[in-house]
Amino acid sequence: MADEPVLSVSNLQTVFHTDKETIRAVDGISFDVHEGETVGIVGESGSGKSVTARSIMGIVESPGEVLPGSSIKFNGRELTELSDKEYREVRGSGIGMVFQDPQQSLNPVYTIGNQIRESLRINQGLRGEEARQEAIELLEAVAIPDAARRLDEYPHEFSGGMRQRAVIAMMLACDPEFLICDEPTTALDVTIQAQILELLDELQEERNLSILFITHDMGVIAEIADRVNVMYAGQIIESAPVEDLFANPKHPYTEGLLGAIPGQQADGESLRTIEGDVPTPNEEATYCRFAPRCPEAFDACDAVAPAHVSVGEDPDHTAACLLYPEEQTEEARVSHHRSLGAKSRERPAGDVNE
Ligand SMILES: Nc1ncnc2c1ncn2[C@@H]1O[C@H](COP(=O)(O)OP(=O)(O)OP(=O)(O)O)[C@@H](O)[C@H]1O
Ligand code: NI
Repeated sequence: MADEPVLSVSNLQTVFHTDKETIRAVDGISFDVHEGETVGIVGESGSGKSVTARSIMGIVESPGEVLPGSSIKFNGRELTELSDKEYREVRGSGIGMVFQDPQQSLNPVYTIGNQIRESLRINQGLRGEEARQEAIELLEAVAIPDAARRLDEYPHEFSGGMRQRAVIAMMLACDPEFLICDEPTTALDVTIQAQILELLDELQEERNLSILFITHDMGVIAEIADRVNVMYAGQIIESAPVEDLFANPKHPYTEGLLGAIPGQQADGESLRTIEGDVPTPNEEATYCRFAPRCPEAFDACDAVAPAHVSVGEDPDHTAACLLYPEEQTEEARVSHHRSLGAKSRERPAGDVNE
């Protein structure tokens, strides 16, 4: 893990300008993904997961905007400075994306085979029988049975799970190094979901893919991620290796999310959910955005923005919460966070989480 990350996101800020307000959908997040690693982003609906994915892909639509000072480096190359044409090339070859709804990536009027062959023609210059053979191999790689025959079928002839496999095959035609999966299994039933996760795992191993995996489901995160970033109202509030996060969640929000997993609590206890909604982040975070829902909030939480501090034995386990560093007095903790916050505002960009 000492090598350069494949993807390095630093102080990413993506806003939507509406008539009434500026929504800070992604508000200064930083994280890395290393080669062959699966990094998860987890959080409730509206926390900014998909906007993060779209920002990395360069497909944030108006009235959205990735603010200056944001940095997204892919293999060391700054993506936020690319022209539209250069960004299209990155999407065509380096980074692939799988969405929740496979229909978003498939055209209903063309056969599956047509669409995969088209992708092979554009990205690898393959045509004719060669493209057909490669398309069959790709469908086989994603475990679609009877691949040769199914090439001639249309998306509506595929089940939901098979459609998602076909989308993954189409994406593999671009031979990407990096995959962004935004809730790719959310619309599928549990058995099919497990199969798709397994498929991603295998593909990752075979092709040494790096994956950014987005979900609201802690169970799915436990299955697939090596490292997890927990998002709340546009910010990452806790970041840790997956075992560490589950064994030792530190932020009260993460504790709440984990309490909300079925099967995690003692017998008979009903499913715990966190009361209240994720606020729409529309002003500068000069306080903790989770405080209104936090069972452990105290006065300072409304007045001081928490910075990321080390919270576990693993130095890679950090949380943005005024309860930490645990061993300090409340007064010391608050002034520590206040000074970290002031420091990050002095710096022009990046490194907010360092
Ligand atoms: N086109 C848009 N215009 C205005 N606001 C937007 C737009 N797209 C997203 N947002 C806002 O950005 C915030 C984050 O949205 P995002 O889609 O990233 O959430 P999410 O974490 O992916 O949620 P979900 O689990 O529901 O997919 C939300 O408050 C949303 O209202
Ligand atoms: Ni989303």
